Parts: sequence; C-alpha cells; structure tokens
Amino acid sequence: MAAAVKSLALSRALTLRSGRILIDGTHLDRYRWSSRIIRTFSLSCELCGKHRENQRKKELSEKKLSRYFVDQRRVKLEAGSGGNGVCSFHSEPRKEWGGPDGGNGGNGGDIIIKVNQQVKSLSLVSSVYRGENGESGRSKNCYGRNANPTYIPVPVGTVVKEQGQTVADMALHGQEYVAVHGGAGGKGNRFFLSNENRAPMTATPGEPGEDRVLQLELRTMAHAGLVGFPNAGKSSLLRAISNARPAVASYPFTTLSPHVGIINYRDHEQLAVADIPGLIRGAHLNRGLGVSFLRHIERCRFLLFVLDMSSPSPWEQLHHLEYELDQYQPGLSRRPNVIVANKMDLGGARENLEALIGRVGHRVIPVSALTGHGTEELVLYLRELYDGDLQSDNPAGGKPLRW
Ligand SMILES: Nc1nc2c(ncn2[C@@H]2O[C@H](COP(=O)(O)OP(=O)(O)OP(=O)(O)O)[C@@H](O)[C@H]2O)c(=O)[nH]1
Ligand SMILES: [Mg+2]
Repeated sequence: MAAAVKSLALSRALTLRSGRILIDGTHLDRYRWSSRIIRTFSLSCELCGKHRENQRKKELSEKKLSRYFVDQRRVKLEAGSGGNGVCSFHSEPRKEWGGPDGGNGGNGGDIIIKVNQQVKSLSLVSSVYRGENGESGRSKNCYGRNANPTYIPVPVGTVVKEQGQTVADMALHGQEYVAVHGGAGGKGNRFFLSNENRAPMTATPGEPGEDRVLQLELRTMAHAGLVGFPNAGKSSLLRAISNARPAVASYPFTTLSPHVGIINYRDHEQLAVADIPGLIRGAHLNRGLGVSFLRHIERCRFLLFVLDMSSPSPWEQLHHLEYELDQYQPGLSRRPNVIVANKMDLGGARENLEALIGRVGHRVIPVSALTGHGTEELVLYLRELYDGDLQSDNPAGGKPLRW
C-alpha cells in the first residue's frame, strides 16, 4: 500500500523546468516536495505497519500496584573521604627549582537528609549510603574537586533518631539535616611553603568522612488505620474504599507489611488509610507479627476496628483488640475510632450486628467489603473524623497531616 500511495503522489506531480514542482496546481520547491512525499509515505506506513501498543500506557500489574509502605528504616551513613594532598615541585627549562606546587585535595561529600513532599514513604531509602570522595590534588597547584553531597529524600514528618534519641524532626518541605560531614581534603606541599622551609616534602592525606547509624521514623503513617484480627477483611476493605491493591486471601496473615491507600474526595481532599497486618491475642508480648505492627497503629490518627461479623461473638474480638492496644500504649484504643462490622453479606451477621450494637457504645458501620455495601457511609464518616481532627489538637502531636 505504501508503494501505491507513493506512485499516486508521483503521478500527480510535474517537474517544471525551473526546478520547481507542480502538484495539483500548487508550486512547490524541491525540499518541500520531498517532505510531502516523506509525510505521505510515513502515513501509509502507519496504516500498514504492525500495531504496537504504547508501552507507557500499558496497565500496571496488580503486583506493581501493591506497594509496601515503609514507616521506619535503619540507615548506615558513611560520608566521603577527603582527597589527598600532593607533593610535587615545579620544574621547567631555566627554572629547574620552581618550588613546591602540589595542590590540596577536595573535601569529601556530606550526606544530607532532605524533606521532599512528593515522597510518601521510606520505601526508597536504602540501608547504606556512602558519600562521594573528594578528588586528590595535582601538580601545578591544581586543587582536587570537592565531592557533591548525597541527598536522602524523606517524607514530611520524618523523625531522625540515634540510639533512641531524637536528633532531628523534619517537619517542613525542603528542610535539610546534614547527617554526616565529609572528610576534609589533605594539604599539598605548596601549603607548607614558608620562609624557613622553601622545599617542603610534606603532603597530608584526606581525612575519612564521619559515619553514623540512624533510625528514620515517620511520625504519622496515615490518617486512619485498619485494626483487626487476621482474615477480618481489612485488605478487602482497603481495596473497596481506596486505590490501593493489597493482596487478599482466605488464610490468616496474608498481609505482612502495611499498605496505604488514598481516598479521594470530590473537593480534592485526600485521606490516607493504612492496612495494618492482623493482630492476635498477646501481640503486645510480641506474639504473632508482634509489637512492630502495634507501632504502625500508634502512627495513625484514628482507628477503624474491623470485625468479622460471621464469627460467633464479634464483640469479643473488639475487646481483645482494645486490650492489646492499651497494653502496648495506655489510651491508644481511645483514639477517635469507628467499628466496621464487615462481612455483612454472610449468614448470621445480622443477628450479630444487633447484639454488637447493644453491647458497645461506639459508632458501628455495617459493611461488606466483598459487595461494597455500606462503604459510602464509611467513607463519609471517615471524612467527618478527618475534619474533626483538623480542627482539634490531635493526640499524635505535630501539625495535621496533609496527604
Ligand atoms: N463474604 C465476604 N468475604 C469477605 C469480605 N471481606 C473479606 N472477605 C474474605 O475474607 C478473606 C480474608 O480477607 P482479607 O482482606 O485478606 O483479610 P485481612 O484482614 O486483610 O487478613 P490478613 O491480611 O491475614 O490480616 C478473603 O477470602 C476475603 O475474600 C466480605 O465482606 N464478605
Ligand atoms: Mg490483609
């Protein structure tokens, strides 16, 4: 087909003596003519060519969408060493004793922790960072280049700790904390030139950079945290109300790392909900997946207690959950909360719901994460909690989190 289109274009073209070309009564210069052919030709190629999918538009697989949320990281930092100073003497014809000309080495690179509001989790923070080394000096008084600093981007609200002590609280976008300083560059022998010593042979090596082990923690992980026993349907609920895609399966401890999903409201407000791995009785004693997950709960402003309403007595689940939270941190279960009565589509759930409402004084929202029934009410109630949190002084401390 490409050849057919080209031959049609040629048949309608007439080369004039002046070197110009006439196509359909229009005068064209040669280069414009060639460009017209190319365009026609490429168009035909587009029609005939094999259809290729746009790689960028390809839909992401479920696995890629289910990103883990990391709210604490231990990092080892080693700043760059300084470059060495050089011992050299200038020498040229008729100036054999030109004096010392060894340059100083450049300084090693610092490692700087910098807040970036585009970053939402510590998942991209590596466990080890090594700063760049400074360049060594050279002869002819050339100084070595100072190394560039290495930046570690962290989310707003990161707390930097060293051996349990807070050393920096990163609350503002763009805030920087120089965690380790690079070593100073060594001195070349030119530096040691003096009236007493006209030919110093001394040149010092660069100093090693500082090294430190720091703990990075997020002060707030999400606005709301899903708290419940394994298999209660926390991940299914997060899938139903947000864009997150955590794995769902019918066996306990499917979720081993927290996931954060974002609920988008019509007024462009965003609310983050964290799916936290399931708790079991004795979690505060480090049973099951242990204390680390209670730590995630501590970093949520309000709690969603997810209960499996198809189980015999769901209110007992609630008491156990509250007990575990309070044993970990007294008063943690009294954070603003709501009880999400999940799996309402299953048999026996209706009777359990009535009994539950009679026994607890909290707000209970019946939902089915599987069918999506009741999730709108939950999403609206979450917004009420969020708005209340923005107006009040929140217990987790610090400024209200804007996602
Ligand atoms: N019928 C019904 N099944 C549900 C509902 N919600 C969740 N399930 C099922 O319950 C099982 C467990 O769901 P998950 O969402 O993985 O539960 P989880 O609380 O995240 O479990 P862990 O990650 O192990 O803590 C899956 O087989 C779901 O399909 C619901 O509303 N109705
Ligand atoms: Mg899960």
